[in-house]
Amino acid sequence: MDADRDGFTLCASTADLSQESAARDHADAVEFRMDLADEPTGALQSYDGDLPLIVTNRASWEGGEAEDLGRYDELTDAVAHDAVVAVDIELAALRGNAPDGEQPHAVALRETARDEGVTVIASVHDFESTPEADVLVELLADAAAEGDVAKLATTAEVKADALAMLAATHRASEAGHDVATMCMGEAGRHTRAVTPVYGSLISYAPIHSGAATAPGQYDLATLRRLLDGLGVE
Ligand SMILES: O=C1C[C@@](O)(C(=O)O)C[C@@H](O)[C@@H]1O
Repeated sequence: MDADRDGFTLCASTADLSQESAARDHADAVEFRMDLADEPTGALQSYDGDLPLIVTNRASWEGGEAEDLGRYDELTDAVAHDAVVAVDIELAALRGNAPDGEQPHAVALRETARDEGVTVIASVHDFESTPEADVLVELLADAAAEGDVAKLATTAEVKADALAMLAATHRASEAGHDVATMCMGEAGRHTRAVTPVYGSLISYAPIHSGAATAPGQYDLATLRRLLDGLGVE
């Protein structure tokens, strides 16, 4: 995957891998939201699309729909798939701040991913607010210490929240961390196009509007157009 300093990745986020061909024109990769899919393991086994995959199996305690530790088994199988280039693991699980019993699974998954040459995205989500920039920078440093890419998605209620995210993205990126940042919600929508200007390496968009995997997402074609307009490649 291009989630390194050499390039930016626009990721089509979907629960339906059969949609991959519809993403090819605009996306560099597909995020497979396994927690939102009906038969994630079967879908992955029969995947023969062109775009590389980021696999995410978001826990219910982090805003997703995966209810139990079985998500780690699914992810462990997934990282062995040739098309899978990155796996998303919640920072709280890696750090032992998640519900009981998560941490050993998260750490073992990270080890398996690294053995497979798969990039580890350590992710943090805040569905209520955006802390001040200093806190965001700390969160990004924590996530960067646990994963190869530090991902941070917070909820912007006012424009100042978006500004804090832009500043934090710039600072963390200048400090040498590989980051993926965005604000959820209307007030932060533009950050999805603008944080890459400040060093964010991954943006996420649904293939069609109406299939959003987070609040405030642009559809894929729109986000690509905005990024192109800003010269993000
Ligand atoms: O963590 C992220 C980012 C995201 O929450 C967003 O805001 O675009 C969308 C999720 O599918 C993805 O796993």
